[in-house]
Amino acid sequence: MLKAEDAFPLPEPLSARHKDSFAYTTMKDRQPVILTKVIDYLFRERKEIAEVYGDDVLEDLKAINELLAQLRYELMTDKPLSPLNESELPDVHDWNHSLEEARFDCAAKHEDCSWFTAPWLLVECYLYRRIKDAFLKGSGTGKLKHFDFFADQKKSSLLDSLSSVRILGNFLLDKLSHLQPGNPDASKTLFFHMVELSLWGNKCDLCISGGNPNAHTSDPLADLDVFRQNILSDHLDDIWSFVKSSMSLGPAEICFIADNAGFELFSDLALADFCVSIGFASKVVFHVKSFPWFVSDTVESDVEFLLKVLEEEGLCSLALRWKSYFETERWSIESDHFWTLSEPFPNMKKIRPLLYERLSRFRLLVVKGDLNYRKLLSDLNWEHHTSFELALRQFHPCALVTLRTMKSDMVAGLRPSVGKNAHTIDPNWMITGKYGLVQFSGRKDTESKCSV
Ligand SMILES: O=P(O)(O)OC[C@@]1(O)O[C@H](CO)[C@@H](O)[C@@H]1O
Repeated sequence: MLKAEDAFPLPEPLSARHKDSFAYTTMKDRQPVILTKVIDYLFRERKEIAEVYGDDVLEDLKAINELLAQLRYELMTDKPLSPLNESELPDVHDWNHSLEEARFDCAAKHEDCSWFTAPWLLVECYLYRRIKDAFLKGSGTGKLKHFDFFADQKKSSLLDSLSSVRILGNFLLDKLSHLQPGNPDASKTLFFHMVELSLWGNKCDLCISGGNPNAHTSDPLADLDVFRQNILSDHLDDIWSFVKSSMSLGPAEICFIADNAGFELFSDLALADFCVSIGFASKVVFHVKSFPWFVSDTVESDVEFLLKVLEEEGLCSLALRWKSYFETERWSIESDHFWTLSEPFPNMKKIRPLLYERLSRFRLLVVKGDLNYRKLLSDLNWEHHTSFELALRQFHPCALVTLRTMKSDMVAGLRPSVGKNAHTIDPNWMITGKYGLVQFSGRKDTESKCSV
C-alpha cells in the first residue's frame, strides 16, 4: 500500500510558530483563558469544595493554584516545555519521549522547544496534562488528585441542552418501536439521520468557547436538513454499504472513541443504540478519557451523570434501557492513557501495541470530534485534497468512520473545489464548527489480528 511519506515529503505539523495560524490564536488567547478559568473556579468554589472533601483541602487548593499560576506564566512567556517528573500515572515515559522528540526537532532549527515553537497538538495536550499534574502534586491530602475541575461546566452544558435532548430522545424511542427487523433497507434513511445527529452533536464544545457556556439548544431534527449542505466530505453511502454487508456476517463489536460529554455524548449513545437495535452491533465499547481533558471531553462519571439526568428529566425509559445495556455489558466503557497523550493515531501501533490490538478486534471504530480527527490525521498541514486514506498514514486497525465538525484548520479528503467554495462563503469555514465531515475507510491492517 502507498504510504504518504513515500509519495511526497510529509507536510509540516501545525504550530503556533506561525503567527497567522489558528494554532497561534488558540495558544495566545484561548488556552490562557481556559487555564485562568480553572484557577478562578478553584478559588471561588474553595468553600464548597472544602464542604465536600473536608477543610484540609483548602491547603491543597492553594498549592494547586500556585502550580497552575506557574503554568500560566510558563505558557504566556513562552518558556521551554519541561519534562514530567512525577510517576503516579502510567504515561510519564511516553510523555517525556514525545517532549524529547520535539526538543530534538526544535534543536535542528536552533530553537528552544517551547509553547509557541513546538507542534500545536503537543502543546495543547501538554497543557491539560500539566493541569492534571498540578492536582497530583498539589493535593497533599491526596483527596483532590482525581478531582474533575471541569465537571460543573460539563453538567451545566448538559442541563442547558435538555430541550434538544428531549427532542432527540423521544424521536429515538419512537423510531426504535417501529423498526422492521430483517429488513435493513428500511433503516437506511434513519441510519443516515442518526449518524448526522452524532456528527452535529460535535458542534458545541467547551474548549472552542474558551470554557464559556456552549450548549445545544436548537431542534436537532429540524437542523438536519439545514446542515446537510455543510457536510463537505460525505461517505455515508459507503458506510451504509459496509454496515449492510457486515450485518450479513452477524452482529459485531464496535467502538466509539468518544469526544465531548453533554449533548454530543447523548447523540453518540443514541447512534450506538440504533446500531444495536438494527442488529449491526452486538456490543459497543465507549473509549473515554481518564482525566479532565479539553474542558468538555467525556470521563466515565459524565456517562453516569447523563443517565441520572435522563432518569430525572422525563426520559426514564431511555435511561433504564441504556442502564440495562451497561449492566448486561452489551455496552461498556474503557479508557487508555494513549487518548491523553499528544501522539497521533498512526503512532499507536508502536507506542501502545496492546491498544492497537484491542481496536483491531472491532468491526468498526467511530472516531468522534475535532481533536480526535487531528490526531487521526497526525495534525499535519495537509493539502485539502490529499486523499483521506493517504492522510491516515496506515492507521487501519479496522474499518473506521470519523464524525467531525471543523474547529481547526486541518483537513484532508476534500474534492478540489470544496474548500475554495466554502472559503468564499465564510473565510472562517475551518474553525467555526459550522461545517462537518463524515469520512470512512474500510481498510483493515492485515497484520493485526481479528477475532470478530
Ligand atoms: O475535539 P473537539 O471537542 O471537537 O474540539 C476541540 C477543540 O475545540 O479544541 C481545539 C482548539 O483548541 C480544536 O481542535 C477544537 O476546536
